[in-house]
Amino acid sequence: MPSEPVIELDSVGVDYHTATGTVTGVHSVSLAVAGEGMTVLAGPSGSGKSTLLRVAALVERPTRGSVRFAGVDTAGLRDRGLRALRRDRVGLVFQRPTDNLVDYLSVGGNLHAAARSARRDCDAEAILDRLGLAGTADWHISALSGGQQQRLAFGCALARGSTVILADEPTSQLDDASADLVLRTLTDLMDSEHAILVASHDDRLVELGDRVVRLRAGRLEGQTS
Ligand SMILES: Nc1ncnc2c1ncn2[C@@H]1O[C@H](COP(=O)(O)OP(=O)(O)OP(=O)(O)O)[C@@H](O)[C@H]1O
Repeated sequence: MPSEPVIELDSVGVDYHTATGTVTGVHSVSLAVAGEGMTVLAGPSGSGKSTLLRVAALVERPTRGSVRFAGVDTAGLRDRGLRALRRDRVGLVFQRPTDNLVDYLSVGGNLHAAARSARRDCDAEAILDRLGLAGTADWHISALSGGQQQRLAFGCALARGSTVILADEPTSQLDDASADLVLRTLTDLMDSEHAILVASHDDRLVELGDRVVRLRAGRLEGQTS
């Protein structure tokens, strides 16, 4: 039986006000992110993937339309409520590995800091083991490859106890071998009880998705599942 959606975007539109006028990044997009498995937002550059990901991650409010997250209509939440929902449920991974990590903390220190930010404890060794990074807890993060750093970024989402993991182009800054590490981590997470939403134009990642939402010029072009 298909799982209940964890995020539902209904007729979402996003405008950006720039010095030269208003730019509409997303026109009117409706989509649902299933409560398990991986949904991929695919499309060429400028199609609105990152914008929709930020809206789905509760980082940005839409200009128009509604966002339901875990059954909650987020329009009714003040910024504080939105932050709490994000803290308790959302793990966000950006495209540049170093943007996801604290550079003066060790590998294990990053996991513990992530857990603390969600007011939790974590079993750092168990997470590192799961990520294929056993024995690196005391290492400085610069000792990890880009792919390993990106794996650790997903580990931070696990340390936070995030049930919804969103990633914006997580392989785009990596060479093929490092991207492979990230794809393997995503495959592992897809087999567990997480909802994953990834924005990407990496064909290998798109092929991995349980559902693919294709965007073009800020509009929904099609969906496969
Ligand atoms: N902060 C902003 N100010 C103005 N325009 C923006 C802003 N962010 C996004 N846009 C515009 O919104 C549209 C969608 O951008 P978005 O970054 O969401 O696309 P994308 O599919 O993620 O592209 P890419 O793959 O290049 O990251 C583009 O036309 C972009 O120029």
